[in-house]
Amino acid sequence: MVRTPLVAGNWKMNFDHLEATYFLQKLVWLLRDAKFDYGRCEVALFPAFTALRSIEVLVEADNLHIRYGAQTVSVTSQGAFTGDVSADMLAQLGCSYVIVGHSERRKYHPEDDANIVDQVRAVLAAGMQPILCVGESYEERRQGIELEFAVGQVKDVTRDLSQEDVSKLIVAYEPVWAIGTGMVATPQVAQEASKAIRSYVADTFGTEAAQAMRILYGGSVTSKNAKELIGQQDVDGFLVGGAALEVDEFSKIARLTVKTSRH
Ligand SMILES: O=C(CO)COP(=O)(O)O
Repeated sequence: MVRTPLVAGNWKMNFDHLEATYFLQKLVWLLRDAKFDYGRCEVALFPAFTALRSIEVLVEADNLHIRYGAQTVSVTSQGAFTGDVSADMLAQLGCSYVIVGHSERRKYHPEDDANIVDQVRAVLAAGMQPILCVGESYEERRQGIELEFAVGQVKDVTRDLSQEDVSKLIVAYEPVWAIGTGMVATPQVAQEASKAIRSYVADTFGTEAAQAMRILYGGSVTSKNAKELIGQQDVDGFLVGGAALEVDEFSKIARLTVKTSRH
């Protein structure tokens, strides 16, 4: 099964629409200079809601191969929900993906499993792909229950989904202790967790769904560690935070992902 790797830049609450536009232009120049083959690695950006329209305009005007998406979504489709943005609104802006259940959303907002399942459903119903974030904290790792925990999060969210839905899901394994700390997971740790997630999906939804599913690693990814991580069999790309704010660094990670991937 060929899985096209995905390098996704989660900008979190950084970059206004002007900074986002500038970044995108520079990224495209850098990748063009490097003769980047978008067929061998997808590149996606996740700006704040306020920058999505500017990104869409630029991508359409210049027919760019960069994909983009949002960092969260409302579980409802419309109505009196002040401050929320619906999945249809995001799809209208040309979003391909939506990040769902990021640990920062789980921590700072009341996003529990039930809410996350509804977000996944909303994203799928609007024709986009959810990137479901899972991963243990330092405490669970210390207790030695990290795999159980991360697989358990996948289990809780996919429980009521169909096989077809699950095959459209992208999972990002992002151990909380590795996010923004500089403490990247070793390639072995990333592989072990990704493999455990894929095995669970294979056992529950069948080999085809499991083989189609892209599993990204996130947590202190840089151009220094990307090469070894992508060399792991079950790691299909990255969800990059801090290093996605530096355009040279982010383009380097994308280039390394193409060169060293087995796909
Ligand atoms: O949370 C992350 C991506 O969603 C990872 O952030 P860092 O790359 O800054 O560790």
